[in-house]
Amino acid sequence: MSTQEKLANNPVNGWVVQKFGGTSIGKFPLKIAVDVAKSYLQKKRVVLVCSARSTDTKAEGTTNRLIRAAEQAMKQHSTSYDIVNAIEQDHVQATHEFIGDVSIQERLFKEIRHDCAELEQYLNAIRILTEISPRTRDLVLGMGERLSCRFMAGVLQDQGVDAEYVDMCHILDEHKEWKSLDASFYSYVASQLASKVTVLGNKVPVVTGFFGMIPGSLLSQIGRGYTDFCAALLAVGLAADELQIWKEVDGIFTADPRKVPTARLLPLITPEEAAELTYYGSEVIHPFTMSQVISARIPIRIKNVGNPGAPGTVIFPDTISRHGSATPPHPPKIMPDDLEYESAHKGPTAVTIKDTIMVININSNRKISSHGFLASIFAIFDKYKLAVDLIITSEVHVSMALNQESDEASLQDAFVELRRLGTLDVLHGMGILSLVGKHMRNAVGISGRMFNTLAEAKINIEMISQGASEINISCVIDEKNAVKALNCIHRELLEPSTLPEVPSHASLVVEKPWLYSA
Ligand SMILES: Nc1ncnc2c1ncn2[C@@H]1O[C@H](COP(=O)(O)OP(=O)(O)O)[C@@H](O)[C@H]1O
Ligand SMILES: N[C@@H](CC(=O)OP(=O)(O)O)C(=O)O
Repeated sequence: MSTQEKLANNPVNGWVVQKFGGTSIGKFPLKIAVDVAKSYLQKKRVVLVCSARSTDTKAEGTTNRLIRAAEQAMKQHSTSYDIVNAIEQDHVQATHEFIGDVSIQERLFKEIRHDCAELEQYLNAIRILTEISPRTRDLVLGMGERLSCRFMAGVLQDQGVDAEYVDMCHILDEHKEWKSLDASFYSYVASQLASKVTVLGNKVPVVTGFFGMIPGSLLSQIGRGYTDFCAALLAVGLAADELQIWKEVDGIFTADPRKVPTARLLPLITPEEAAELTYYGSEVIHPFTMSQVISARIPIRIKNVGNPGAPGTVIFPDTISRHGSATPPHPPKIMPDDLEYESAHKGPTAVTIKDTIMVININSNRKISSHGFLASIFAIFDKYKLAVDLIITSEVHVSMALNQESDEASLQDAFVELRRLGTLDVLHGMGILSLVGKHMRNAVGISGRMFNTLAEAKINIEMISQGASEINISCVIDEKNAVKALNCIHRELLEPSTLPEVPSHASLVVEKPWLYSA
């Protein structure tokens, strides 16, 4: 098929940036190419941002394998070569399985071999030096996104799309000194990402979610969600109509649909609600990533690769302030009047659970003042880089909830120092149950109903906290009660029968160009 016959981007259309996670690329590459990208190409300019391939789970994915390979190389284990071979075989196998055109296959086999040979060189360097710099770690890590994007570009070309692989691993001038990763840095990255895409004309870019050796290393600075972050910055750089995060569920629900069968899809939630849900167990999108896009007034849509025709969930500030004043917590009026969303119900929006939590109770031995007691505790947690999810304090007693999978050595060292301040009581196997909703700010009685419901279900509560944001009520319960608690709270506070008649979001949210759906 000649280039002119292939499906390409039409410059008159607005951009939509589509991000695909590793498991989606591993399981549904043809759905991505045919049901998503080709479908959106009818009305939008499409750019795909891809993570490294995973098979069934992220844990078995290419990125985890690359992290393990680097660690093995450090220990001079030969298994790092086995890992590279497994990665190479995975991508060769996927090429055989999902690409029919022999010439595309042959080209891809060469590219995969080339990348894996380069990867082995990086691992050899680590093995010889028995050390790994942040830059070398990034070079190793970025190989995963390079391989997956080469593969996805091949699948699209095989499906008649004029797709182009775009390696973003070197968009940053590695010799340019950046004092801090501030707004100017991210604005620079957004413009660099956008220019590498726009230079391709009408081709459909397939962009690596790994975007280079940022100061201090991408993994350390941004963490494992760097592909979401790359897609967000690219959407800003292109002034896209929409950023789409493609998953394997229909969007954001009133609860985890795999744990609560009656969970309902939320057509629209605010960034604050999405942030609380992400912090407290419903992995949506990292708040820092989200803020880049929302501040550029670009809506984010969570969509399902398995059900691309469904509208998904839009994350966008709804109109909170009546007069567009910027006084917190009322951000300026952003949505056009006809999209003003008035909620008739003052109920919560969703319920979520964060598991593998431990509770640390510290009773002061009163050897120091109460302010010194708190300051000492926070200093110890800071020293050992232990993040706290919830905290309840009185003058002589502090309870903290944190991830029990925190670094064990750091935890034990911290405990030694904490015991100098008082007696320690540690509870494992807990979970943080959170009720989230912007309308809870003014609703009376929600927390009472929440805790009565748990009491009636005979679920004991270890800690209670009302988020400073006022849109989150959290409590700590035994993890074994998590699903039971989710379902009884959902039944009591989130099912249509428990709420006054609410106009459907869909009728309130008028489809505008920027709320495009397939
Ligand atoms: N409130 C919620 N709405 C939707 N999904 C949720 C929610 N809470 C937890 N989840 C879970 O989050 C996961 C998100 O979908 P998934 O496709 O796995 O994300 P990703 O592709 O980004 O890893 C699903 O497994 C889903 O069960
Ligand atoms: N590939 C990286 C980055 C990433 O964002 O992955 P995903 O989009 O599949 O969560 C990882 O596995 O961490």
